[in-house]
Amino acid sequence: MLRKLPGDYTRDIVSTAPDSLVFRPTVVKTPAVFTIAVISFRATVGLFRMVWRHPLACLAVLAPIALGALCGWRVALVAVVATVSAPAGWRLAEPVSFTAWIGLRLRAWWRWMWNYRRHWQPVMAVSGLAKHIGGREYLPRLLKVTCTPTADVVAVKMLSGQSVTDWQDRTDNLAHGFTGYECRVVSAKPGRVTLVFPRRDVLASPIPALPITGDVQVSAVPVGVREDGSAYLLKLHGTHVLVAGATGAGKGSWLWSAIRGLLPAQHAGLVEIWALDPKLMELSYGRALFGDRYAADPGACADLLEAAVKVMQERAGRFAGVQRNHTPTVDDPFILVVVDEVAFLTAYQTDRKCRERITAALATLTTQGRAVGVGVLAALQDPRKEILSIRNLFPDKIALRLDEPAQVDLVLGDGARDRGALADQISPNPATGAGIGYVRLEASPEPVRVRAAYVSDSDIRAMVAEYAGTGEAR
Ligand SMILES: Nc1ncnc2c1ncn2[C@@H]1O[C@H](COP(=O)(O)OP(=O)(O)OP(=O)(O)O)[C@@H](O)[C@H]1O
Repeated sequence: MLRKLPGDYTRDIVSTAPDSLVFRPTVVKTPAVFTIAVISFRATVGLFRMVWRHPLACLAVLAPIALGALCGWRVALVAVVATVSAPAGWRLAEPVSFTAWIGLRLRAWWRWMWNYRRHWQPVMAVSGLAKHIGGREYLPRLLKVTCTPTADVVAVKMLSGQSVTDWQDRTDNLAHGFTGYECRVVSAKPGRVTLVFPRRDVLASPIPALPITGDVQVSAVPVGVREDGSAYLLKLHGTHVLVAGATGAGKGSWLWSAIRGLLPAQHAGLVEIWALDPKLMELSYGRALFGDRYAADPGACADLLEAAVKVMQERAGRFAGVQRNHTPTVDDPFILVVVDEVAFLTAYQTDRKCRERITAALATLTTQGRAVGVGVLAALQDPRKEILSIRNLFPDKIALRLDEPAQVDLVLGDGARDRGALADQISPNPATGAGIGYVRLEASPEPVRVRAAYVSDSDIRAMVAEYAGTGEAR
């Protein structure tokens, strides 16, 4: 029995308006030849598109069939065995290059077909990213899937009129829909977005302190690892960095990794590290590295900050009209003022005069210091404005584990959490979460997930043994 077509039902509908107006919809029958022509055209275009997009996969299927038909099945079998064993041998002998050239491409093709293409329409429809207008469904276009060793990267053409925020609001739906544990939305070109689905978390286990290579690095130093497994270099010269995180979030590892990376440059006389340690816990362990540029009690901290302001102003006077940017030299080294728990000095300080001196000095350094080679790297537990009123004077910010979702945007700026900086979801277990943070740089609003290397007490002792005293004023 023939299945009823949509028109068969429509023809039988009789609509009656309240005022007894009766009408029957007209059903125009499309000749079968048109329907067949349209279907054949679509199939041909689809075939060409598949060959165009996946030439290797198509070749892998068609070549043995063609060979079998032309030269017999034995030849085809030998060719298939040879073709399969060559990559298998490559995989065994050179797994890294095999993964880079073949493995990741094959995986991307498989993920495109099996995960994203298959689930695209239902996920778009259910998450509300597809639109129904005039009975037609409009879907965002799945452009390309690429795989990195740790994540799937999906390029999408949005529907006209959609914004990146529409996608950022649905990261949860997308992650669950495509069976990922997280989805991050990155704005690409106009009209396009990139969805990043991490497959495994390379940051899940602690990273030991990075080796001190002896290379003199001032502007940016390696402090940890990004989630794609590459090294992360933190820019320190020419900026100020605020590291915010709840207690036990691993702020110390960021401070110590930065200090560790700068030690060769301090040894060469191109950097001075000034340390303010009001909690008397974190930096005191390696205080010999800082010589007399270390302060713990609030009065001494205020003096040290004002001394930094003095150096800054003296340089500003000298540089005025001569140079607009600072280049570290032995005479004018880059000065990094490291402050552990800045709130102790700005908010919890009971001596009002001292508090005002410190706030004024920090504000002066963070507004005028970077052009003359004075930077501030500060750690903070509570990111509220009343705790650190000059929070926005730090161009670069790092959010480690935070207690509440709202705190993420307080630290990283509006919209950072929607862009995927889920700092409130970082594990409170030190082994899996301490030191992990989202970095948002002045120059790029996309948060980058990084884990700082863990500089243990014995690492600090070794640093002191090798470098203490080498950065003293000459
Ligand atoms: N990068 C890291 N990798 C692995 N574990 C870490 C890392 N950083 C810190 N930890 C672990 O987490 C613990 C807490 O770290 P840390 O004291 O640096 O946190 P914090 O944010 O400075 O806390 P607080 O503000 O209370 O001083 C450390 O004792 C260590 O065991």
